[in-house]
This record gives sequence, C-alpha cells and structure tokens, in this order.
Amino acid sequence: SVMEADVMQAVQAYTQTVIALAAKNALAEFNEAPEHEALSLITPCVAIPAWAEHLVAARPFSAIDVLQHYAAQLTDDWGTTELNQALSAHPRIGEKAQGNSKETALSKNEQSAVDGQKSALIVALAQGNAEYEARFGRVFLIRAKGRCGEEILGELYRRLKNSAVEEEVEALEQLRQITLLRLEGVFAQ
Ligand SMILES: NC(=O)NC1=NC(=O)NC1=O
Repeated sequence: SVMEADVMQAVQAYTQTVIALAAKNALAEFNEAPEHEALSLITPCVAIPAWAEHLVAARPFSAIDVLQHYAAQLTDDWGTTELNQALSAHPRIGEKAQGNSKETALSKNEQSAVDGQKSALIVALAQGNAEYEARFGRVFLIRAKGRCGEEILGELYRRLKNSAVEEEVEALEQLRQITLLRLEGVFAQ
C-alpha cells in the first residue's frame, strides 16, 4: 500500500543517513588519530609502507572520496619493487591463509568463494600457481573478491600466456584493486 511504500522509503533514507554518519566518524577518527594509530588502520590494506605513510601524512582529508582518490593516485608509481614488497602479505590463491593477522583475515574473507570448493578446482589452482611461479618468479596475484574459483582459474590460465612485462602490469592492477577495496572496508565499518 502507499503507507507501506512511504514507510519503506523513510527507513531507507534513515539507513543511508546512518551509514553516511558512520563513514564520517571513521574519517574523523582517521584524521585525528595519532600517526601510529592511523597507520595501523591502513597498513593491512597493502604491505607497502610508503603508501600508508604518504596517506597518513596527507591528513586531514575533507571527505572519504578525496582520501580514496589520493590513495589511488599513490598507487600510480608502483612498480616491481612494490609488487614484490606487497606479495609477502598475500597467500597463494586457494591455499588456507595462515596465522591470525589482520591481513590473513582479509585474505580469508576475500578468498571465501574459493574455500571449500570442489577439490579438483583446488588441485588445478595449486598446479596453476606452481606453473605461474616457475614462469614469473612470484606468487600469482588476483583480486579474489567477487570472483568464484572457476573465474580465478580462468584468469590464471589466461595470464600464464602473458609476457613478463604484460603480466607485471596486470599483477599491479590486481594489487591496486585489492588495496583500494580493503581501504574502502576500513571506512565502511
Ligand atoms: N595470491 C592472491 O591473489 N591473494 C589474494 N588475492 C586477494 O584478493 N586477497 C588475497 O590475499
């Protein structure tokens, strides 16, 4: 009925307000926190200290999208060094992330669609990972969030055919996506 529609609309508007206010508080917290605290909020996003240090140094941010835009700009300079630095914190796709660090929890969540999938898939991912590491000399990195195991395996097979230069570009783009998605998560709580 019209009444119910109005109530639903009001609830939705209220919910949006609460989400916006929560994000605002998270931003205020980040802006005002002591440096080491602000750093600890964002270091789980990616194991590239310079990125987190520059982001913290650029506070205060007037809005979350300004912060996210600057965070994205900082990733433009990433190259081989940053990629290898970051890979130390990313478990292989399909392998159970070890330990109880914040990064491990994030990886587990991002890879949740892969976990418990058909064992044939897990075996194929393990073989593909090994082939990738033999060919490119580093762990295969893909933004796993929002992707099922089959799609990840398909991407692994496709990227195995890349040249070293093409593959570094792709791996860096995946690292950017993982990092910026995790940053969104920091301010969405
Ligand atoms: N090797 C990986 O691709 N690791 C990961 N991808 C994600 O999206 N999270 C990870 O930890």
